Amino acid sequence: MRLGFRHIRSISSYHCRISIPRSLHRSFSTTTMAASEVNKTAHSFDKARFEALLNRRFFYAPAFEIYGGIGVAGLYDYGPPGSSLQANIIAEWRKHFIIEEHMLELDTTIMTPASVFETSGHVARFADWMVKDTKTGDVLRADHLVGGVLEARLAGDKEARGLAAAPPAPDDKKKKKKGAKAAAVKLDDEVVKEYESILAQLDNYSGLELGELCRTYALRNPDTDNEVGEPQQFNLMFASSIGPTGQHPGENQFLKLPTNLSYLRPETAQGHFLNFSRLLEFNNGRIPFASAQIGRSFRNEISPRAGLLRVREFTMAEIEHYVDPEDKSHERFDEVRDIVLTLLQKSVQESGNNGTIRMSVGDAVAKGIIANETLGYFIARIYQFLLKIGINPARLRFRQHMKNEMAHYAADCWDAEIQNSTGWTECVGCADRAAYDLSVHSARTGHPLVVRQALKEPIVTEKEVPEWNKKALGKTFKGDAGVVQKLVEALEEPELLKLKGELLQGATVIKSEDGKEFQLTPELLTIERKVFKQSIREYTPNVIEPSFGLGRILYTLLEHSFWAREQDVERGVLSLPSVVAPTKVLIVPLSAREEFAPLVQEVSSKLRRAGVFSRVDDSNTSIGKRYARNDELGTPFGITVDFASVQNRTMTLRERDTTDQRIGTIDEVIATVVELVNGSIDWNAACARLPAYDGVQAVE
Ligand SMILES: Nc1ncnc2c1ncn2[C@@H]1O[C@H](COP(=O)(O)OP(=O)(O)OP(=O)(O)O)[C@@H](O)[C@H]1O
Repeated sequence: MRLGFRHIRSISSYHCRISIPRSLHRSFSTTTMAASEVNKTAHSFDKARFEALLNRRFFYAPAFEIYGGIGVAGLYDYGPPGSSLQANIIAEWRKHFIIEEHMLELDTTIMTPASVFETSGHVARFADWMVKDTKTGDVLRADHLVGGVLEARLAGDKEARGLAAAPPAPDDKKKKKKGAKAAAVKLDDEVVKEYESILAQLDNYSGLELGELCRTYALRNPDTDNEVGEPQQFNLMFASSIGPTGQHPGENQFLKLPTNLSYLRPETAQGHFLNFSRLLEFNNGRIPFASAQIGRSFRNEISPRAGLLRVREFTMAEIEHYVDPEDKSHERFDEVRDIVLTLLQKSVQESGNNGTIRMSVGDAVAKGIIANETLGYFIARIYQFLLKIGINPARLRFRQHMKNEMAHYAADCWDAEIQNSTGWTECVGCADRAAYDLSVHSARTGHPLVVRQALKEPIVTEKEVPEWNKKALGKTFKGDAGVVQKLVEALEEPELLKLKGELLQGATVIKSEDGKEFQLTPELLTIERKVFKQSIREYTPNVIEPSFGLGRILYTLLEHSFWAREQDVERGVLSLPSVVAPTKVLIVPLSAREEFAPLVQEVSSKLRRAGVFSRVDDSNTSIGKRYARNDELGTPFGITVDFASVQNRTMTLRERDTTDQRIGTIDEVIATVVELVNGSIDWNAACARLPAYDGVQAVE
C-alpha cells in the first residue's frame, strides 16, 4: 500500500535472457537422462512467441475484446488455464500464510465511503504525477516518461560505443516507430553517470523534481516528440456514489466530502483496520496476530500499457500483522534467520547505484538493515512463497524504499521485485506502517482501536498532583477559575515542585498566555506527592503489512516458466510446478476407441478420489501433438492408455520437461503420480520405481 507516488522500475529492460526454468533444473537433476539427451537448451526469451502462447491457450485476454476494447486499457479477463493458475496460487498462499500462521481471514466490502479514505489519506495523496503533451493533450506518467527516455538514450549511447546494443523489446515496436528509440548517439561519460544515478532513484523524486528533470534534460513525449507540461497530481481512486445522488445531505457525521461519495477500494487494507477491535476480541484480546484478505482492488492507472503488470482492476492478497510497538521480535524468526536474500538497500539507491548484496535475514536484522524481526520474518516468508510457486530466485530481489518514497509514518519498507522482460517489477510490498492506520481511524471516529493488556506486575509511579479547594477557587477567580486550573495542570513535574516550594513560602503568581496574572495561595491549592498503581497497559499496535498483487506474480511466473524445445521452437513449454499447474495430469488414450473408455474412466476417477486434478484429451490427433499442446498449458505429467493397458493393465507416465517416459501397472502409475503431484517424491524417485518405457507397448 502506498500513499504517494508509485512506480514500476524498469532499470535493465530488454536484456532479459531466459535460462532453463528452475523446475527444469530440478527435473534434470532428478532424472536419469542427461540434459543433452533431452535437448533442452537455454534460449533468448521470445516475447512474441510467449504472448502468442498465452493468447492461443487463453490464459488471459483484454476485456470487452469483441467490442473493440472501447478504450478500456488495463482490464483483462482470465480464461480457463489463467483462472486455474490464479486459483492454485491463491490456494497455496492460503496454506502458506493463513493456515500456517493461524491468520484471521476477512472478506470486506469493495465499495467504501469517502470518509474512510479521507481519514486514511488516500483522498489527498493516493496519486501519481502525470504530464500532458503540450500539443496533443496525451497524458503520460511523469516518472515513466523520465525513466523511459533516459533508458532509451543510454541504449543509444551503448550502440554508438559499439557495445552490445539492447534490442528493443518486442512490445516496444510501436513506440519505436513513433520515435521512442533514441538515436545511436554517444553521450559524455558524465552524462551517462547522471542518467544512471537518476534511474537508480527514480522512485524518490517529487512532482517538482520530475518537472525539473524534464526541463533540464529536454525530455519529450516519445510518441510525438512534443514537449510536456508541468507534472500534476492524478488521484488513482475510482469514485462512485452510494444510493440516489443528493439524498441525505449531511447525514454522515464524519464526512467533509459529499455524503454519498464513495470509492472502489484501491487496496483491501482499510477493511482490516476498521474491523480491528472485533478481530482483537475474536483473538481473545491477545497480540500479536494477523488478519488476511484476498480480494479485488481498483486503481485508475494513468496509462496502463504493460499487460497484467499494470492494470486497473486486480486481485490482491494482503496481511496486516498487529504487533506490540515495544516488542517487534517474532517467535518463529529462528526458522527463517539463515535464509539468504538479495537486498538492494536504500543507501545504495540514494547514492545513485543499484548494486545488491546477498545476506541472511538474521544478519540483515542484526545489522539494522531490516528494521526488526517481524518485518524480516515476513520478507523471508514472502521469499519462500515465491520460490514455492516457481519464481526463479536468481531473478528476485528485495528493494528497500528510499526516504522520500516511503510514507512519513512508516518505519521501514521493502518491495519484492521480480525481473521480467520489462525490467524489475514490484510484485509484493512489505512495510512496517507503525501505528498510523489504527491511530487515524480511531481519532476520526472516537472508537478506540487499542490493545488493553493486563500487566503481570502493576507499574507503581509517584507524582506531584495539585489538590484544589474548588469553593475558594471559584470565589477568587470566578470565570477564570477554569483557566487557572488548566494552567497549573499543564505544568511538568519540575515546575510543579517549584510551585509547591513557592506555596510553602506563602504565595506565588501564575501567568496565562495572554499575560494575565493570577495569585495562588495555599488556601486555593496544595501540591501533594501521590502514589499511582497501573495494572492495565493501553497501546495502539503497530502494523506490518505484506501486500501481494496476484496478477503481477502470475505474469512473471509465466515468463519464468516459459521456454521452447530446440526441435520445436514454434511451440512453447510452461514449466509450472505441480503445485500451481492448472491441470496436474493429462490422460491420453491412444485413440477415442471405445475399448479405452472404461480404463480412462477408471484412471480419471481414481485420480479424482486422490484429489488430483486431471483432464482427458481424446482428440483426434497424434499423442505427440496432444502432449505438446499440454506442455503449453504447463501440465506436468501425462498418462497414456494404450493396447497394453487393455491387455496387461500397464500405463506409461510422461514427465513434461524431460519428456522422459516410464511404465508401470495402472495402480503403480497412479500411486506414483499422486505422490509426484503432492510433492512427496521427485521424478528421480519415480524413475527408481518405474522402469523406462521402450516404446513397444503403445504400438497398435
Ligand atoms: N496497477 C496495478 N496492476 C497490477 N498490480 C498492481 C497494481 N498496483 C499495485 N499492484 C500490486 O499490488 C501490490 C501492492 O500495492 P502497492 O500499493 O504497494 O503498489 P505500488 O507501490 O502502488 O506499485 P507501483 O509503484 O508499481 O504502482 C504491488 O506490489 C503490486 O503487486
